[in-house]
Amino acid sequence: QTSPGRRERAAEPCLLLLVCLLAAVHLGKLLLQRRRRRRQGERRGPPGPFPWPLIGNAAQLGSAPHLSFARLAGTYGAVFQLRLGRWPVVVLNGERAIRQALVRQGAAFAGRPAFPSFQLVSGGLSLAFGGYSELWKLHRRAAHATVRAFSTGSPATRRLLERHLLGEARALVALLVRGSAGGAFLDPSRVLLVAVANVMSALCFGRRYSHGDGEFLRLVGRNEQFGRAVGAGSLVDALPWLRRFPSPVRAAYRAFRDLNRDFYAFVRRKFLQHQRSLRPGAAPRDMMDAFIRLQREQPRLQLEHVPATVTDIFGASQDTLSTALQWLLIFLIRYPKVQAKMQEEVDRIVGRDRLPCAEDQPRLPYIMAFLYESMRFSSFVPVTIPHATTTNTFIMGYLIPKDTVVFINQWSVNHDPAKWSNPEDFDPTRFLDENGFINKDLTSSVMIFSMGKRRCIGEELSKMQLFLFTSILVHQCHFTANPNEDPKMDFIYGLTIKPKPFTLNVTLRDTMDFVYIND
Ligand code: HEM
Repeated sequence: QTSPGRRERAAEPCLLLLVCLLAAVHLGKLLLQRRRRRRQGERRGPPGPFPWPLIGNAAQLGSAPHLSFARLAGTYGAVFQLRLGRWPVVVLNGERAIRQALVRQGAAFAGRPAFPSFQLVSGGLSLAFGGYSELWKLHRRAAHATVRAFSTGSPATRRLLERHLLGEARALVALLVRGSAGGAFLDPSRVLLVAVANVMSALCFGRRYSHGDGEFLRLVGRNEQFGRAVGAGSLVDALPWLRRFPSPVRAAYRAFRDLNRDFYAFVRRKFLQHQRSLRPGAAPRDMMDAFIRLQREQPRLQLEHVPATVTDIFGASQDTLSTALQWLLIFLIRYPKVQAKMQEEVDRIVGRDRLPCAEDQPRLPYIMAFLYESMRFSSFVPVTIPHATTTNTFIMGYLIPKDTVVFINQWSVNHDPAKWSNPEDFDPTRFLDENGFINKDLTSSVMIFSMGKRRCIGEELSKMQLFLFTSILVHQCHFTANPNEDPKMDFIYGLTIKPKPFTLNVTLRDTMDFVYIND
């Protein structure tokens, strides 16, 4: 038996040890916290303007967010942060920061924000607006393979694209020339939109629509509203509480919701028709058939992924391609000497007995230089679809937490004076070397299709279409500006920058009748 005094004396060293242990753990925790704080101090978040309560920096973006971003980059550097409502946003400017994020840390920057509006696109299964995951990667690979197969994939599918495009170019020239009869000036925006929507409709569903089809026009003519709702300066997701009151934000949100519902329903009807009529073993008639086949081989993709993907492809192509064509016409009429040089090149290489075709592309460097300069100068998709970080990460020494919204300012790359001499001059020859060949290093520096894991899957298809439309149009027509219009180039903004509405006069270059164009 031990006395209580002896027991207490025996417990003393144990108690001391426990106290020391607790003190050491506490000290360790403090040191760790201090080290973490110090590390976060060194790797703090990027600088940026003061965010106001409730709205953050929403009021500072204005109607041309890419220009506001470029201005703010002048003060805070290529990487800076903002707050839009409750969303923390990091803006990346210039090729170095953008490449570091989208290419070197591709997976970390490949997410999309959990914006409520993104859920409304393509029945909630959108590839373009969906988050980054293993299933998403499979979805993207399948969609990309389908698009490639129907654009530059094989000589047979390329011919199919050319045939559809030729039919549309022919109708387009006829409408432009008819609208210009008697020296009249016409607004080309609607006919351009129907022309590109028809090429994509033929590729996606195997049919085209007449330029007078009211239902088709109502469907495709609303795409601008789409861009306005998901563009970088949109308040629809930044300040969702504004949707509770009658306001322009509420109207934009409702228009966006309705247009997505109608667009998806249109494509879904086509999907059901295709599903019923697709014969086993027969060659796919169009992208819808090809994707139905792919889905059957790939059970991890749901059946609803088929109409969702075709909705994405059909939707993503219209506003972008028709805006591109508007810019190409603007540059042709604003720079008549450039137009004359393009006509001289196409006449010399292709001749007047046939139309230009895809195979002529490598031998028409001035026309290609014109296309790249038009994309660079207009930067008509100035900011990509918003990205989001999928993990805590760093960029140029700054800490970017998971789920931060990321805006990519493509315009800043295309107008960087360190990269381009006189970036505010329109000069196609900047893309030609001393022998008149295309400088591929420079053309790949133009950023309009983004880069990395979210790079546009329609890039090749778009470049092919823009080349064919442009070369056929300058081969067949002469374009002149309306002298009564202000020649200043002015813009309206959404996801794409459009030129201010303009009118032009179009005449056929040959005295030959228009039936000259034949396939
Ligand atoms: C000149 C025409 C076009 C331009 C300038 C363009 C540009 C872009 C840009 C900037 C993005 C966003 C990339 C990002 O978030 O980082 C994008 C995404 C996308 N584009 Fe295009 N696009 C064009 C035409 C097309 C066409 C014709 C298609 C259809 C085949 C298409 C399908 C898509 C899809 C599906 C995405 C989503 C990609 C993803 O989230 O992974 N685009 N495009």
